[in-house]
Amino acid sequence: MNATEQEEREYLEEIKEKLTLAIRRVDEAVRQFSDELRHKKQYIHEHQSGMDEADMVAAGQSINRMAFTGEAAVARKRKLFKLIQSPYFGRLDFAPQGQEAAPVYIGVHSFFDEQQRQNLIYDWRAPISSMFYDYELGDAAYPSPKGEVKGTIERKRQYKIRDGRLEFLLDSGVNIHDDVLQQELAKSSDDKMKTIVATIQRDQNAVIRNETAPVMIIQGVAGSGKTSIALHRLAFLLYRYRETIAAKDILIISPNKVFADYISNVLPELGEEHIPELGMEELAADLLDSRYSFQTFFEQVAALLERPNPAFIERIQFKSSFEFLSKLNQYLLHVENNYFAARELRVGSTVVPAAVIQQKFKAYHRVPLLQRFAQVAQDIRTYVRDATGRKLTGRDKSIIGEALPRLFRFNNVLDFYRDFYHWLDRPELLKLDQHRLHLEYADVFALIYLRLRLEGIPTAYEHVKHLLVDEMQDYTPMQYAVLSRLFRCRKTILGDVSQTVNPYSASSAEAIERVFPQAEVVKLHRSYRSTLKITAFAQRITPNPHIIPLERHGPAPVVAHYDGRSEELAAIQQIVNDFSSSGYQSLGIICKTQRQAQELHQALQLAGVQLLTAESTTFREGIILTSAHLAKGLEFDAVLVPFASARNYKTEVDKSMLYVACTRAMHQLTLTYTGELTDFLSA
Ligand SMILES: Nc1ncnc2c1ncn2[C@@H]1O[C@H](COP(=O)(O)OP(=O)(O)OP(=O)(O)O)[C@@H](O)[C@H]1O
Repeated sequence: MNATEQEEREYLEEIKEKLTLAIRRVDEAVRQFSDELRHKKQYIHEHQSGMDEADMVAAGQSINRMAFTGEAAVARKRKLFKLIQSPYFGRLDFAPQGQEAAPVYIGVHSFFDEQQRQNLIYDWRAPISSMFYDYELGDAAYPSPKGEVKGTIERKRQYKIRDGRLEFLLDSGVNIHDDVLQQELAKSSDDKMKTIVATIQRDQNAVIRNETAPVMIIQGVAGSGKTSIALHRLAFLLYRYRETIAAKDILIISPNKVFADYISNVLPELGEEHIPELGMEELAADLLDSRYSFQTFFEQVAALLERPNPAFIERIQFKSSFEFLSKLNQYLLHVENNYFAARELRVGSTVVPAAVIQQKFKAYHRVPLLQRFAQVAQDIRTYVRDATGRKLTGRDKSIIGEALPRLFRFNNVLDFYRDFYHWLDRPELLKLDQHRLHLEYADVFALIYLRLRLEGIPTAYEHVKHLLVDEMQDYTPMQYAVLSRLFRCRKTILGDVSQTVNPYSASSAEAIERVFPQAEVVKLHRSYRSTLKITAFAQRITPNPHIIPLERHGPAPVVAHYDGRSEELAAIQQIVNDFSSSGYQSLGIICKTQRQAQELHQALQLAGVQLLTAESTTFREGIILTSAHLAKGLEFDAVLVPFASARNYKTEVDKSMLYVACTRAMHQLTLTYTGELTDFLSA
């Protein structure tokens, strides 16, 4: 052990002692709070009869305050416990201009030592910590409330401390992250997504700490850390704006429950609370008041994979275009100008001329059409009252209230939607099950958009202060138009157009930017997940000249041919059997469709294999059998793609699935097939 290591070990022990003391102090405080709380409650109980209302309110408030302080102490203790396991991962020796260098230790949380009255560990999100990610040795600067602090970084050191023990430390003059990053990436994947605070890269750090973009769009290649960065960005925003944004004020729109479960560890690991999450379909059901049933996105993609039909594809393609959105906007203008035909109205002996009604209707042009009647009715009542000089009877009021909506061509959003296709002269583009009111997925958000425009915006989502949308490529301009009206807050939107599961409805970063012209677009080209050979292999399916794979080595992907289905199934069974001794923790068997995954599950005796379906809600480590659509966003140590034949993978949608499946692999990739190999891999 050299002198540096000796010194660092001693320092670590010192810090751990201080943390232990701090934990004891918090324990003592918690005990005190609960004693006080008990006494207070007892006091109130005993003196209740002598207390007036004001006393009771004051006592209640003081109990709440105490409980709140007690909760904060418990949260603080949780953070200290975490710190004692791994107090810090980095150190900078920073000399502000004209001053001596002092060490700055950086960890997942900050630690302020009450006795020394000094910050001994800085939170990774603190302004001073940003230099750890942004600079090498030499000149550096960080923002502070008093302006930029300039100076010199004289040393940069990285640590791995686990269970309170120093596993290694590393000094670096050039790029401190590379070795540690390699070690992190070479590890097996745990069941859930993990934090990356110790190895955040400079370009990633810029996205995480961006405070100016009203809408941030992150387009990044497979495995570039988009989801990880987005979650760290939320943690950063919660820290930076802790006075005004709490976890409950953020909303994550996630593609499915399994994905939501997969990412659910990251924020709690960073010491933040769980953030509310909602699927697009749940949002849709809510916005339609559950009045309609509709095809889900999973069902739409399954239908495209299993029975592609040109008319169905045409409907999806049209409804995913910008043209669709602009036609619907034009139609709304047409409705505004042509669908209200005022006629004179007789209320008792008073005649309200058509021109008066028309003029009132126009006067409220800022109010959504179907909400306007109540306001116009109020004006007409006033008009009649002024004309007659008497109060209106209940009957007069209802004559007015009922007559006005009848002057409008339709009063039901679905009638407008149907009429829109007639106006377009393309009635065949709407396929609606009239009896069950069952919508195709491509119609769901168009109907919602129409509803928002005609009936106004519901207030249920007004409290959201930051919206995160993952897998952005899977949502259409119409969906973004709805999101932009519903959520006026700042947004982080991320995805990869190469990983679409439905190429007929995919949106690129540029397309989304058209809906959010104020957006800042960031492109990430470095890929961290897979070995060089796996990344190169996936490039054969969907080439991307901009991708920069990380230098990490591993076995070449295996493409194995079998003479018949039973041989292929036997080989798959063998791979599953061998997995337990492979040293890896997770294996993803990824089929093209859910049906194929189900059939494979039945065909094999796959003890210990978890079949993930659209209804699944949790993600567990081990062997998982699923479809490419559901595997999107997840990753596995080893991936097996069965049935990679030309017969199975032939359309554009199939190709997207194959790309998604192969890019889920971190260390090992195997494909099996019978007959001819798919053309997508023959290059
Ligand atoms: N700076 C980093 N340090 C360590 N690991 C990283 C870093 N950036 C990304 N990774 C790792 O790379 C892998 C991919 O990250 P993530 O799933 O966030 O990427 P993604 O761009 O959302 O992927 P995809 O779009 O393919 O689903 C994860 O294992 C993540 O921990």
